[in-house]
Amino acid sequence: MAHYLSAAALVASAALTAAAPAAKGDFSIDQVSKGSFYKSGPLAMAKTYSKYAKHGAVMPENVSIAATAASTGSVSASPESYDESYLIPVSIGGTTFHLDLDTGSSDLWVFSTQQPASQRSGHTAYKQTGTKKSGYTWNISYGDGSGAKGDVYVDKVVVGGVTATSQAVEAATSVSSSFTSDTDNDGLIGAAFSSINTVSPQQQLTFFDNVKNSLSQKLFAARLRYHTAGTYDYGYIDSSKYSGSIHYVPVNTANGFWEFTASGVSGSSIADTGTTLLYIPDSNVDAYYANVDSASYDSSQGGYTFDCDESLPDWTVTIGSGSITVPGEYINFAPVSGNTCFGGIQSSDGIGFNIFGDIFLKATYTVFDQTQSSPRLGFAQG
Ligand SMILES: O=C(c1ccc(-c2ccco2)nc1O)N(Cc1ccccn1)C1CC1
Repeated sequence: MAHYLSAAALVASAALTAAAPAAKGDFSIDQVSKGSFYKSGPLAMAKTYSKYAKHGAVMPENVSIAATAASTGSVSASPESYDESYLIPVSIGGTTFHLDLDTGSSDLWVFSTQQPASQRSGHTAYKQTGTKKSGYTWNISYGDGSGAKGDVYVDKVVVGGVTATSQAVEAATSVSSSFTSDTDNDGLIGAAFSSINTVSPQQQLTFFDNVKNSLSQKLFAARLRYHTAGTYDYGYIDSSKYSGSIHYVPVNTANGFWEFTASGVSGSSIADTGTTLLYIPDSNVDAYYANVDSASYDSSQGGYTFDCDESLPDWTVTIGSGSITVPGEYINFAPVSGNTCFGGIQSSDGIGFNIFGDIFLKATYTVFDQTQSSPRLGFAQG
């Protein structure tokens, strides 16, 4: 496959400008670079090979690949009501879908015209613009009891200006009722590890896995926000979106999740943009709500509730060498009835691991980083 340098990459060149002679009769030339400069050695080498191609110079493939322009991008992440989930615009075969970017799963699936019209009413539905992967199917079940299934196409997918030319697009033939009723949401774009993609007979790559080699840096970063739009950045870190430093911790990929260890929170934890709340062990939950006078566990609601007017304490956690504070305000998730509100911190007992979902992530700038030999997570205060 031929690797082509972008025109921009080849435009960069140094121009020499002669300076005025020092004095009548004397003559000197100051060589001044006219502002352009090579950002990388490979780019400089590629330019030289291109310059001398007419003399027979042949550019080695490794130089061409290394010099190929690397991309970055950023996309808005808009909250649904009560920050239930955050949706991003994604172009698939030229149609824009609003998808839930989910670092807790690894399937990119969309509503499709293959579903009964009643099941997809109010949603943007995929009309098979791509090439069908004959015989391929998918079927996923989520921890909240929801699920979806269907067949598979290959199509062009663009997120924040970053393009995957041949992305597996999983078209639904059936989805569970909670997806049908959430008419803002046209599907999910998974960003956990491709090892848990559900496509059969051959697993498919996530969007990030498909584009990461073309990014300036193999990473994406989540800046979800409280009751307002945030962003996902691809290929770069935006230092204007956090304070202090980013503190990194190793990730265990054995279960396919962005799994890490948080101090003072027993068991494994995962960073999951697709989960609304913050799920931690009973002992941590009980300790937190002990400071909320009106709080109690309400089995009918399935979690801790409290008076909506009560001011809540912040929650601070140490992760690696850094600490993150979630403002108490963020932990008042939503009213459940009258003036009773549901807590954003709930128990992870029974799940099998802790889930650092949106209640936590919206207080941070979180970097999902594959720039090193093994993946890592970076957390900074948002
Ligand atoms: O909903 C999921 C979830 C996501 C993907 C998959 C899966 C199976 C096969 C491929 O992906 N299975 C899940 O269950 N949560 C959040 C969760 C789990 C349990 C209770 C509540 N919330 C995964 C990220 C942790």
